[in-house]
Amino acid sequence: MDNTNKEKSAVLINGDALSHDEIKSPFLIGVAGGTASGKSTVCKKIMEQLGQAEMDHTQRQVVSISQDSFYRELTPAEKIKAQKGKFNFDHPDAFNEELMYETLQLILKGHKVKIPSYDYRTNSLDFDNKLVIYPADVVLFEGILVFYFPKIRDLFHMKLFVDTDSDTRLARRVPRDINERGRDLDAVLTQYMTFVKPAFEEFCSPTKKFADVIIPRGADNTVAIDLIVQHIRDFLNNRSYPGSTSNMALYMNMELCGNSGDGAMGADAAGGNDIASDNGNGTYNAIRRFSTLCKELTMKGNVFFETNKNLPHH
Ligand SMILES: Nc1ncnc2c1ncn2[C@@H]1O[C@H](COP(=O)(O)OP(=O)(O)O)[C@@H](O)[C@H]1O
Ligand SMILES: O=c1ccn([C@@H]2O[C@H](COP(=O)(O)O)[C@@H](O)[C@H]2O)c(=O)[nH]1
Repeated sequence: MDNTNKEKSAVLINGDALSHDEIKSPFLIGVAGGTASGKSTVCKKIMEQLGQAEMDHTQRQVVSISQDSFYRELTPAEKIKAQKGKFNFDHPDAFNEELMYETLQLILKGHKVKIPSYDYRTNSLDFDNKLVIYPADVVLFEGILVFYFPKIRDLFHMKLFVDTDSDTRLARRVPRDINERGRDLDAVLTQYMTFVKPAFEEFCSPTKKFADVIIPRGADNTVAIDLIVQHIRDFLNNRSYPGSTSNMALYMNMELCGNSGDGAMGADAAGGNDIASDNGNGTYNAIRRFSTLCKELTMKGNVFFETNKNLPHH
């Protein structure tokens, strides 16, 4: 690499270098919800519908990360408890908040990061199977408590809450934990009653109020998923235009405001015209159509919108 290129490059934590032109600051979407509500299935469907799932990891525009990679390492005494189903994995203290925050910040700065996968059978992080997260345009970060920590919550440009009723969640968790996570029925039910259910009520459920979009029925709600997919697709197309705002936050806020019933129909407001002049009438019209669609879907109970308090209002 010659000196000119060196000046234009950023060194990543693993020593790789990227030119500034390649550095992407992604749009960060948080996906919260109770255990087995369908968070990972929703993310998987989004990835599939966007044609990202079958793509090589280095080429993906959209990536999905699980909060499980940020469980903190247990002490030997805690490990013994965990093996007996007596460790509370649903309490905020079970997570490494600092590492989660620092990693998301690196991702937001366009860095490539390596995170461990999580092994539910041994209740521990698997450093031998690290996941490489390459810079992307959109990053989905899913987990039970992704909206719990204020510092982390504030990093999201958009917050989704997967809202599936607790009977359905329990009915899904039991077979999943037995078949995929190596547990027996007694242990699953004891852990659920002792820790999972009370912690959901105390720590997870109250974070629903921070969501911008609530998805009732999780992955069954194909209408809501199509809507989010279309939105990400529009963002990705919009971002690839030369001279575009590259700002999904502004784009989203305008549309969500359009649904808040405050009369601030985004496409007609000042912000809408800014975007229209940046991107041409195609995008402008798409936003208008999308706003109308969102209103109709909200009325049908497929999605619930909250005004995004995190974003600047016009
Ligand atoms: N809509 C659905 N219908 C049937 N099973 C589902 C549905 N959504 C998820 N599941 C199943 O329920 C379990 C939990 O789903 P998952 O997406 O892993 O939830 P979470 O990530 O919220 O814990 C998995 O076994 C998954 O295959
Ligand atoms: O070692 C562990 C770590 C976590 N859990 C449980 O997992 C869920 C969170 O994952 P979801 O995919 O959102 O269900 C949480 O409720 C923990 O209780 C575990 O059982 N063992």
